[in-house]
Amino acid sequence: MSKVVVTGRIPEAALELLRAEHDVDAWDGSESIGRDELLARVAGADAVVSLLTERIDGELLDAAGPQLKVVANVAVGYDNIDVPACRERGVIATNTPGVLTEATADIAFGLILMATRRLGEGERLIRSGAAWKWGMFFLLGSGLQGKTLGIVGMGGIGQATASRAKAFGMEVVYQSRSEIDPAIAAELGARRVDLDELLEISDVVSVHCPYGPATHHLIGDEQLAAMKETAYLVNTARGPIVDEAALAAALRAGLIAGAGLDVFEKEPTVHPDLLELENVALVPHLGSATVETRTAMATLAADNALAVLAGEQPPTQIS
Ligand SMILES: O=CC(=O)O
Repeated sequence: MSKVVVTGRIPEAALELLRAEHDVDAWDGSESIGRDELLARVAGADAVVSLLTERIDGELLDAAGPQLKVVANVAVGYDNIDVPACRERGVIATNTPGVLTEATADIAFGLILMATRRLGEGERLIRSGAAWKWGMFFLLGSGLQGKTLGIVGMGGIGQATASRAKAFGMEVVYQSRSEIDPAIAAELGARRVDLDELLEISDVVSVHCPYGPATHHLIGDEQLAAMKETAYLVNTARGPIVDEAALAAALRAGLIAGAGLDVFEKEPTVHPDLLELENVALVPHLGSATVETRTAMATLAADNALAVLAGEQPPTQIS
């Protein structure tokens, strides 16, 4: 039996998989585990199943000890993990790609609709108790059919968002480190462009790239100024890809028409200027938040940890 530390609450199905084979110490507090508590608990762990709210760095890996074999993140994004530090210590790091693709694309599209059709504004108006009635020019938004969606980062989630856009009658362009499968590009009618062109021609820009030093504030003052005044920006990837202060200023100045955010630079804090604005839809990091998806993510993370502990190749190792 190996010792498996789970850093936060995860669905029971995944815990059962782990408990069937190993000694499991799972944090079950309603608040995130504190850093000191976490460092103490990981001591002697052979596997750590981590949530994206926990920083997995050299300090934590050393606190665990040299027997640690695997860190299994319950998330596709792994900017909370210092992957080189894992590599240096011979610790395998894994994530959960694939299983959350559709759920996250749904939220991206939900935000596109919220922003372009002013759904948040409408809901706030009704709940405020203010008088309203149907009117020819009341809360007019912007239609999607025939418009262009620009996808920044055309991995699985970007592609799934593109297929929703196609169903809505949109044109799709994308910016990506590499060309996608030509058959998929043809099916989606998606054309690869550089970021400058994407910003210039898109009516909606949706961010789906991973976060790292290369994508920190990828969308800032200059990029927002390059967008159409009628365009919208949506981010369901990671907060710091977008410079929030620059976005708030652009929204206030009317440099772009609106935005939708599921992720924030300093979660759970939201830039105070964004909270003042009507033309931004804000949701609290719900991309993968369905019962089915969270269960699939936790189960995949458990399978990754179990495989490494059994001396096998895990299904989804971070390369
Ligand atoms: O944000 C969620 C994830 O990366 O899985």
